Amino acid sequence: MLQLNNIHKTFYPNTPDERRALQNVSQELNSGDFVTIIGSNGAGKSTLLNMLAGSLLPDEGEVWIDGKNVTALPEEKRAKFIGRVFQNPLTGTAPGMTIEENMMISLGRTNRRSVWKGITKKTREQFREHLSTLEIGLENRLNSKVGLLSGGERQALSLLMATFTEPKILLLDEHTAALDPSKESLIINLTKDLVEKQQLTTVMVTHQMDQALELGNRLWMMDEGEIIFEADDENKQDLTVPDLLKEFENVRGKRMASDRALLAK
Ligand SMILES: Nc1ncnc2c1ncn2[C@@H]1O[C@H](COP(=O)(O)OP(=O)(O)OP(=O)(O)O)[C@@H](O)[C@H]1O
Repeated sequence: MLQLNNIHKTFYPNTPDERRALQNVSQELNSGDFVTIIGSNGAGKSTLLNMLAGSLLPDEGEVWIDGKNVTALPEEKRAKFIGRVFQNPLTGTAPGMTIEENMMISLGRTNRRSVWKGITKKTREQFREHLSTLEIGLENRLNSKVGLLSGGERQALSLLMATFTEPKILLLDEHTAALDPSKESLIINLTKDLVEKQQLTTVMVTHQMDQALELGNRLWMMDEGEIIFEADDENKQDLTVPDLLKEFENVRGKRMASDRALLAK
């Protein structure tokens, strides 16, 4: 479903500020794979997600999604088949618009005709059904402005909006990092449910190593633009957080520098 061939990205090349954000990244995900990405500060995790979303283009290498070379395809064209949830609950939804208007925008990404038709009774009913799966009562608040929702409710809505159109790839960009612990577990459980139900191919960046171990069937650890360690379904199940820290030290000969990861657990 996803193939990364020898991806390189350097910011400000040949200047004193040169930053090698991605070096020689080659990976493949099968349909339904769920990879969690951890790593040190500035390891290239966000750059990798941006490259998948099309908001950044690689200097070298290719990105293939579902058998198509999308390397040069701009972000707005990829939005049809890529769902993304950001760290900040304020990103990804329009606060001045209602829940149903926000959902209509998501629907419009994959189905232009739906926008011309406007919100029909049938569409509204479908929105209500999707919202009810969140089990937080948003199906009764279709006409509430999204700006009035709490951070957790808003992130749940973002997750739904990113997935109800059944994208080929779901990108989760530290999507629980700004939430308090009770809301965080709500969003993690929703993530598990939605991904499992739809068998979504998912790429999730997290600073929480326990979360990275708990979720998904694959794991990539990054440092200085490279994937320095990976685990698949079988060996991921036995890994612990101390194992991950040790792996990092074995490969790099130094401790992982990640303030947030180490604080998180
Ligand atoms: N737009 C940009 N312009 C210049 N340099 C950038 C840009 N985006 C990222 N970088 C640099 O590229 C490297 C990788 O950054 P990236 O944000 O991808 O790391 P990260 O793993 O997400 O880090 P963190 O966990 O600290 O958020 C860093 O050295 C960063 O300073």
